[in-house]
Amino acid sequence: MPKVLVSDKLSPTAVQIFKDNGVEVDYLPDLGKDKDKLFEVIGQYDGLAIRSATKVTEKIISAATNLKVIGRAGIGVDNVDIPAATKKGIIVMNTPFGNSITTAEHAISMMMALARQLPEADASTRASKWEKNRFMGVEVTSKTLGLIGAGNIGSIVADRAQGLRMKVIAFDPFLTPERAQTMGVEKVELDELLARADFITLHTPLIDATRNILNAETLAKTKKGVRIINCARGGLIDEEALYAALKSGQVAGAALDVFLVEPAENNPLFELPNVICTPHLGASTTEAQENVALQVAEQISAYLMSGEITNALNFPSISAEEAPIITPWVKLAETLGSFAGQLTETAIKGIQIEFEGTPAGLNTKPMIAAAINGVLKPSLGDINMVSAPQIAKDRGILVETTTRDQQGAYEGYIRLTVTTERQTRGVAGTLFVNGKPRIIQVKDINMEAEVTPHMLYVTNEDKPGHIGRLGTTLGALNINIANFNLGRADVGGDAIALVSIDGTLTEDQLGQIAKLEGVKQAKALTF
Ligand SMILES: NC(=O)c1ccc[n+]([C@@H]2O[C@H](COP(=O)([O-])OP(=O)(O)OC[C@H]3O[C@@H](n4cnc5c(N)ncnc54)[C@H](O)[C@@H]3O)[C@@H](O)[C@H]2O)c1
Ligand SMILES: O=C(O)CC[C@@H](O)C(=O)O
Repeated sequence: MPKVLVSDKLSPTAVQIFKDNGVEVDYLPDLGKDKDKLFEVIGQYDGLAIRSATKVTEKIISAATNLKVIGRAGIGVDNVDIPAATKKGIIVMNTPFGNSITTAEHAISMMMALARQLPEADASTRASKWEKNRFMGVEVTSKTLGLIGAGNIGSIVADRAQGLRMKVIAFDPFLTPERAQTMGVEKVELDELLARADFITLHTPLIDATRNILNAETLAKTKKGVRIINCARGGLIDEEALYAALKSGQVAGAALDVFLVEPAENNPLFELPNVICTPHLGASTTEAQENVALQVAEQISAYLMSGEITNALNFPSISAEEAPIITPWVKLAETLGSFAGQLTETAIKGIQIEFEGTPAGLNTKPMIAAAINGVLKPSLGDINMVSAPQIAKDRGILVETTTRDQQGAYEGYIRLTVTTERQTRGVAGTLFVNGKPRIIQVKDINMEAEVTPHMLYVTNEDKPGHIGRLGTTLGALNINIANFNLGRADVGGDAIALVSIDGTLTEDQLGQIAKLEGVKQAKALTF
């Protein structure tokens, strides 16, 4: 039974869902904050469910010897070292929609609180000051709201702001004009947004292109008296520059849910009266936490129990409906890769994968990942479908793929060609009706070979007596032949024997076969 650790505070629904799905679960909501303890125990788990407190660093991942999946109950995954997880073959998933409405509502609440200075007014009233003249607010109606980032949350904020009769403009390089039109927002460049917006709200991920997107230079381009809301990520605003702009009055107010360093303590921005702060509460509603907990538990369980992949950030999704159709083709791709990989003895320069007919019409990404994994595993060992594409890229292996409609006798097949420093070797395969892989071509030589756990691959000159000698030698070695498949290029040319055997061959036994008259290469293959 797979075992999952929940190391942050998650709704109890998640725990129940894991149990209902047959997954053992340890709910230790404070463990994520104790990185030494997490390092100590992580090796026991197949899955890890987190929010933002658990930092899944490279060090934690190095100790995660059984971990297959990390599920983030939320959107931002900046607390997970995704490249390190990918290299280790660990799927990283998030729940991209579960808290969007809640976070958008928080951004709108922050905007309204800024417009009317609600926290300060509240504190003053409680202090019996009744400062009616001090708290002169601004209306939002007819004001311009500038969205930086118009994805899931940004688009909900736009919708709610339009309900408040605001004019919404958006800077998002990936926002298409059609989508902007559907959202009813005006797509603008950043400088124009800065110059026109009365309120600016940030809704981008924290990536190199967005880090400090509001800095001294960009803040200087804003409309004097602009109000800024950040419910996305701390690093999007240069906090020192914001401090100066708030002091000078260039920025009239800022409402911040997120900070460069979290938990935020003694942040200089806390001194300023025109700043409103919340402790990363954007996603904190009962509804959102129920949604993300439920989703993450379902997603992790589905992956561990059936291989279904949803919302993975480092692997293509495979839906529950797709999984049974695509899985045999993924297995075939891996088998072909493994076949070629086991025969490869020098550095691999390129892998070419052709999909014809049925597999060409499916989602080829998992098949590509499986094929690369198959090719590289014999030489690299510690690799899997998740890490293989990245490892191939890191090693400068060129992966090329083509898809085409059915042309030949097979309804569908995959051909994989591996180019090394010394040679190019192709192998093609299809599926039996029962979904089992079958090799149909090796090095342009046609054959029909079932793939079995132990196989002997022999290339030889097509001359009389070879099959007899090979059979006799295997018999003398006490190796039982389950199946004998032959193919040749031309009469008297290159020939291949693919022999299914019951059991393994030792190096010495393989050496005896390699020495037989006419044999060019003999290899033991395992699948
Ligand atoms: N405060 C919270 O508790 C909380 C809760 C949920 C999400 N978030 C954060 O909110 C942010 C937005 O989440 P989302 O679900 O809307 O993400 P999303 O991926 O749906 O949208 C992000 C948008 O940013 C745009 N973008 C990318 N690069 C950009 C750039 N250089 N300039 C401008 N726009 C750019 C993308 O095109 C996309 O439309 C994320 O950082 C997420 O982590 C915070
Ligand atoms: O889990 C949280 O409370 C915050 C989540 C939020 O930052 C997110 O990116 O989804």
